[in-house]
Parts: sequence; structure tokens; C-alpha cells
Amino acid sequence: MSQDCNHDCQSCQEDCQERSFLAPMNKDSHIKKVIGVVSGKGGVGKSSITSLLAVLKQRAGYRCAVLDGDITGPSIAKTFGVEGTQIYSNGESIIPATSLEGTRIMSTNLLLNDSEEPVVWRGPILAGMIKQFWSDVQWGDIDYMFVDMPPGTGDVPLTIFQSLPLDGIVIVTSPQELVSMIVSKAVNMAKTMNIPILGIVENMSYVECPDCGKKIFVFGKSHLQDVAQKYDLHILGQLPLDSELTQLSDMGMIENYDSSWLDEFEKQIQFF
Ligand SMILES: Nc1ncnc2c1ncn2[C@@H]1O[C@H](COP(=O)(O)OP(=O)(O)OP(=O)(O)O)[C@@H](O)[C@H]1O
Repeated sequence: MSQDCNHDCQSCQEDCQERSFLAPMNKDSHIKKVIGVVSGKGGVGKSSITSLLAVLKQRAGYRCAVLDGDITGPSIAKTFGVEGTQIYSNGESIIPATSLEGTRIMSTNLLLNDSEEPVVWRGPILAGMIKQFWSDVQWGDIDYMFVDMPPGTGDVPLTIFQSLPLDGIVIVTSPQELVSMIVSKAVNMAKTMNIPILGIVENMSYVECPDCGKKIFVFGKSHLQDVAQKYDLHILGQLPLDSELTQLSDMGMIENYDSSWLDEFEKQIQFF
């Protein structure tokens, strides 16, 4: 580190070991905990679990926010029913959308005129967008911010790992993913970046028979225990496939979702 260091890494060109890639927090935001939600590949329910984590913490009385870092496949605004909300700026910062129950949300969907328009930006622009969501949005006082990370372990998730002060990550998987190498990539990425892994969630694990309540493991025997043991991961939950969750998410009403398994999930995330 140079003797003249003023700790402003943004304007400094020096090749310095102490260089921090962290994006500055918005001056009017006070965010106590930032938790990233990752998955090795798309479609396993990462955005749904991100939303449910915020819903559960909000129900427990905390002030929550969701930063939709899945810039090219945003779904959080729709899930929380704020798609189409007019986002405005106070001249200095962008004001996020607020859901019916008070969760603050920022997502690319809120910035596009047409939510069906594809986002065809390249990596550096995507990464810059996520930093702007952190630095330029006036989040206010937040107890828990959940960051819906882009799927995979590529350039953009890596930038989020480096740019946001993550307190930990939650890994979301599907039963099929657990038998592949995909989970190990997400685990190794977090370990390389020195970010604590809070736990692993197996989503779409089983279907519950509506008549007798029996759990049917449609993808065969779960490998969750083996994987958790192998990588020393805390199991946060084994969540069922539930059509009501899909329907409420599609209607923008995830905050109304309730189910008996949510109580157990809520207990498992109390230590965050
Ligand atoms: N446990 C579940 N039961 C029923 N439907 C679910 C469940 N989890 C997710 N879904 C549904 O599956 C679809 C994909 O889920 P989601 O968008 O959360 O996945 P994702 O991993 O974030 O995908 P992507 O990475 O492509 O954004 C959505 O329609 C969602 O409502």
C-alpha cells in the first residue's frame, strides 16, 4: 500500500494488495446484513427461495430488502407484485419499489419499459448495474438484504461476491443438481472468496400427497445429507414442490404464501 493511500480504491490506479473491490454503500442506506442466494444453474428456485427468505424475515418483524442481481432474468419484482411500479429518483438516489408488506425491491424489471424485452447487455455492464443497485439506491434502514444472484459461477456472480459486503450465502439446489458437480463449484467459489456459507436448501425435493400427506420423492432418494456432509454444510431445508407457491408467485402475491413446512424453514434460518 502506498504511503499516500487515501483508501479511495475507485480513483487509484496502483496495483495494490489492499485494493478493495467493494462498491460504496449509498449514503442514505444502513444495511445490517447482506445475504446472497446462489445456485449452480438456473431454474432451481433461487429467486423463489430469495423471496421466501425475505418474506419470513419480514414476518418476524425485520425490515427487509431484495436486490435482484439476476439482471438478465429478473423475477423478483413480479413475485412481489411491484412490476410496473414507477421508479423515481430524488435527484441523488434511486428510490426502490416497496411491496405491500414493506419489503424494498430493486430489479432490472423496474427500469425496463417492457418487461418482456430481453436484456442483452455484456458482462461489465451487468456487473456495473449491480454495483449501481447497491450504491445508487436509497435503501434506507434495512435489517436484512437478500441478493438474488445470477445463476452459475461466472463473471457476474463473481463481481457480486467482490463488490457487495456479503455476510454469507445460501446455496439453493434441486435434487438433480445434488448428484452433479454443480454444487461443488458454488461451494468452492464462496470458499475462494472467503464468504461464509450459511447453509444449503434443497428445493423441489418432494411432492406431498394432498390426500394422505405422504412425501413422494419424485426425483428418487435425496442426496442432500451426503452432499452436506461432504462439504460441511448446514442443511436449512428440504422444500416441496408446491403449485400454490408457483401460482402466488405468478400473481405477485408471494407475501401471502403459507404452508406447514415454512415454520420449520423459519426455525432453521433464525441464526442468520
Ligand atoms: N418449491 C417450488 N414449488 C413450486 N414451484 C416452484 C418452487 N420453486 C420454484 N418454483 C417455480 O419454478 C419456477 C422457477 O423458479 P425460480 O424463478 O425461483 O428459479 P431460479 O432458480 O431463480 O431461476 P433463474 O435462475 O432462471 O432465475 C418459477 O415459476 C417458480 O414459481
